[in-house]
Amino acid sequence: MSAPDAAAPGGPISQVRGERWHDRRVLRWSDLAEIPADFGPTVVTLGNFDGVHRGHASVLRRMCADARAAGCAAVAVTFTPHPLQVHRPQDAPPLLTGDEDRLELLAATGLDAVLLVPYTLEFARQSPREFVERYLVDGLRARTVVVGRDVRFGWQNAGDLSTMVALGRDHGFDVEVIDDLRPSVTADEGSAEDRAADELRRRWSSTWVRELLEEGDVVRAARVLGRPHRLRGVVVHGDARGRELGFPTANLAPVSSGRTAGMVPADGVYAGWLRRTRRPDGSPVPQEDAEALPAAVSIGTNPTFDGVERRVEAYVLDRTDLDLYDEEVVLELVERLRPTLRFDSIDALTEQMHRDVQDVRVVLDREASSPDWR
Ligand SMILES: Cc1cc2nc3c(=O)[nH]c(=O)nc-3n(C[C@H](O)[C@H](O)[C@H](O)COP(=O)(O)O)c2cc1C
Ligand SMILES: Nc1ncnc2c1ncn2[C@@H]1O[C@H](COP(=O)(O)OP(=O)(O)O)[C@@H](O)[C@H]1O
Repeated sequence: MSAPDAAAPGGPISQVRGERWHDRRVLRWSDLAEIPADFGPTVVTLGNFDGVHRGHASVLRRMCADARAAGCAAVAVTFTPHPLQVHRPQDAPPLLTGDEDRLELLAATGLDAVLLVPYTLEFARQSPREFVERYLVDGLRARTVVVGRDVRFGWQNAGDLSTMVALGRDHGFDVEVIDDLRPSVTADEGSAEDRAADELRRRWSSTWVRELLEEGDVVRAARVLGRPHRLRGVVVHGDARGRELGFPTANLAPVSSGRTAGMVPADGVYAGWLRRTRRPDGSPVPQEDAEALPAAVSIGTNPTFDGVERRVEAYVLDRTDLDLYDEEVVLELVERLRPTLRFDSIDALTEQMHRDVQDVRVVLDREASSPDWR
């Protein structure tokens, strides 16, 4: 089948163009059956988009502009869980972002719709031709498919760029190849990080962000992500010690519980922001609109108290009135201040926590006025 000649994409899309992204209706589907019959034609791209870093975002923004110029809707096809978690869980990387943040960040690039496909072995068993015909041609009525040079798709990754081009010829869609995006700056422009990366000719990548987070380098991670790294989780009860110390801390549920998403960076104390993600009626607050509360974030096992479980906890500065239990919050990590230490006394720990709070103020004052990652 070839792409139909429909002049404009479906109704909601054309009504919402040009508005702020979270006022727009970005359509979310998890099944082909949810795509309206009159939707399309489309410009489509595929990928995991873990972290939606600067490389992803610039491809997606460019694709949205092309789609608009061509009178098409811009759609990303992505997968959950990560395909490696299905095929080789032992090799699966820690994900930078959970599905909710991934969808929110994808939407922010200006896309009209995201198809989040549940990734199962059954889905994976489709041949490259079956996948393209079902999803891109029949499902999304693709006019253009945007891919990286190293694209792989279909059972056992049998499809590559040449397969996609051949399928495009059969079905009447174009294939647009995007070369790796990397920092590209001249000697007197861009940040030191851009210049260093440019010298290495390193491409923007999720792997690069993971390496930086493993070292606790959230400052450089933010430069690759184009925003501070986030964790999103539900607040659970800890050992009820924080209040006694004078620093109540909201503890995120352990990542292993499935109630916290995002890669946990190296142990240490960080300056960051805590955002509440739901209104009292339970409706979601777009992260752009959620008030950012300044926070001192501790990641570690609390060795001063011989703890064994690794915890992520946040003390919101100057507040004692909060009740965050069972609430979902987002933590944005701005800068690592120091490693986690074992103190000989509780007084020594709390004295250090007071100093941490002062350091947090300095870092966040600076970040609020001129974020380093822009
Ligand atoms: C700013 C800050 C810095 C912290 N630094 C350390 C540290 O260096 N060593 C440590 O053992 N615990 C550290 N903690 C964690 C405290 O031990 C923990 O918040 C306290 O035991 C309360 O735990 P609870 O929330 O389970 O009651 C820190 C906590 C905060 C908020
Ligand atoms: N400034 C604050 N920062 C973080 N949490 C706070 C703050 N003020 C009150 N709270 C509430 O207190 C709880 C933490 O108290 P804490 O004594 O540390 O107990 P727990 O050991 O259960 O974490 C948080 O989960 C939150 O509901």
